[in-house]
Amino acid sequence: MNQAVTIENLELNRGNKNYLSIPIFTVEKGERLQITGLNGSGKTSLLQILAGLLIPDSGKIEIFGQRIDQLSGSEQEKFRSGQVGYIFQQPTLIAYLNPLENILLPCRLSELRQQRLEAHKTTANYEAYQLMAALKMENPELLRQSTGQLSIGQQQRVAIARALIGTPSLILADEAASALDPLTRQTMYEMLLQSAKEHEQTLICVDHTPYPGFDRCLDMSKINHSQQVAKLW
Ligand SMILES: Nc1ncnc2c1ncn2[C@@H]1O[C@H](COP(=O)(O)OP(=O)(O)OP(=O)(O)O)[C@@H](O)[C@H]1O
Repeated sequence: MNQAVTIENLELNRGNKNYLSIPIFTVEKGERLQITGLNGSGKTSLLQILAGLLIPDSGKIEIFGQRIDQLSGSEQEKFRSGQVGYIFQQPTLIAYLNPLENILLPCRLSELRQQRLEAHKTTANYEAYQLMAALKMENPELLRQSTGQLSIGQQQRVAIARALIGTPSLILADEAASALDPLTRQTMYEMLLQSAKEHEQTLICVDHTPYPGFDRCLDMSKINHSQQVAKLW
């Protein structure tokens, strides 16, 4: 089984409008895929469906051989916290936890992430500082101050480390660089691409501006049939 993601006959409607219609969409294990596309073309909706954060009206969604559309709410949460690192467009950190506690949170929630840290002979604390150093925020004081005192770009770097800690098998990044300066954007992409290559993680990144080095770059209109129909009009 070489497929990380298989979607068949997926439909997402809101009211009487169809927003996603995906007959078939596959991503291979370890593939690094970039998705571009117009505003409103369904990129965020697709990533949220893959993470189990949004339930479509119909369709088969298989991730690493598991039908996530057939899991209960708690099973989906367990799957997500163990297997999926999700980077939102906005930092979405927990304000009452400091930056370090935010980064460590997925390891507290998922045994699988803890086991991977043990397998890599490291600890959650050590990996948190390593990730932040790679994201050029190595000053330990920054990680212990109040989260609200960080700039939005600094908070986003914390959110990126939170998604990557414990080496999730699937990384989903939704316009993750939109709050980052150009140099940090480059640092983030090089880090994601390198991590995916080294650990055979599957990486799906949405961005309006393509970044070099991905295995495949797809426009959303190639994935979402309702976009092809929309284009005809
Ligand atoms: N909560 C919601 N209720 C109703 N419609 C929604 C909701 N969220 C998104 N939509 C609609 O679904 C469609 C797809 O939105 P989505 O956010 O997935 O697009 P996108 O390609 O990520 O857009 P962008 O590039 O602007 O981020 C849009 O037409 C949007 O208006």
